[in-house]
Amino acid sequence: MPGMKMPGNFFLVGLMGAGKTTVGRTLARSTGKTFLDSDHEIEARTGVRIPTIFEMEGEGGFRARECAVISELTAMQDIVLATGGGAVLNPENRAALRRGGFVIYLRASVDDLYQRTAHDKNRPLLQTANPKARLAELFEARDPLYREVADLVMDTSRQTVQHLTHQLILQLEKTLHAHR
Ligand SMILES: Nc1ncnc2c1ncn2[C@@H]1O[C@H](COP(=O)(O)OP(=O)(O)OP(=O)(O)O)[C@@H](O)[C@H]1O
Ligand SMILES: O=C(O)C1=C[C@@H](O)[C@@H](O)[C@H](O)C1
Ligand SMILES: [Mg+2]
Repeated sequence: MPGMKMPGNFFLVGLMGAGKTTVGRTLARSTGKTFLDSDHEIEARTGVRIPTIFEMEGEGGFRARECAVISELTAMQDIVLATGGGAVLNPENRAALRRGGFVIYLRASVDDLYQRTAHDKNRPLLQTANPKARLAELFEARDPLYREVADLVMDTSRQTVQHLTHQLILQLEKTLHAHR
């Protein structure tokens, strides 16, 4: 549905591999909004990849940078923002997300998350002996937090990115229309 106009910001939350970056890009293209990604923004500002930030500053250092970026980006207008998988851990980030736009939780099974992240070395939290078990732990701990901030929950398992984007736009139209 190219060229269709919807008001406001859309923020995508969910675990690593949920498809926030991929779906966020296509959603932005379809709605004419600017696409931003908090992980990419942090990498652009520091000039290094995320694993290097974790190595040099620890997870705490990364989270502080993430909080500053989320605070800034959620105050922008007419954007689609893909957030880092752990952004919802910080209550300040959760408040900023709820305040600044319509929040979409992309949900996927642990099996799908594992398959989608298995060949990527750019996620420091999954560089363990058993990344699938780690994903299961993260799912357990974070699913309630994603739900807490979400205006809409989208199940992404066994769905192509194109189909998901289309479904998302239909859902958004319906929800935004109902709130008018
Ligand atoms: N619905 C889908 N079906 C199949 N593959 C998908 C789907 N969504 C995303 N993928 C693939 O999964 C991988 C991870 O997707 P993506 O990088 O968008 O996740 P993310 O939510 O942004 O993760 P992170 O929190 O680590 O940034 C990519 O290779 C992407 O092409
Ligand atoms: O789930 C997480 O905690 C993370 C997800 C990624 O998007 C990155 O923000 C980083 O690798 C941490
Ligand atoms: Mg991403």
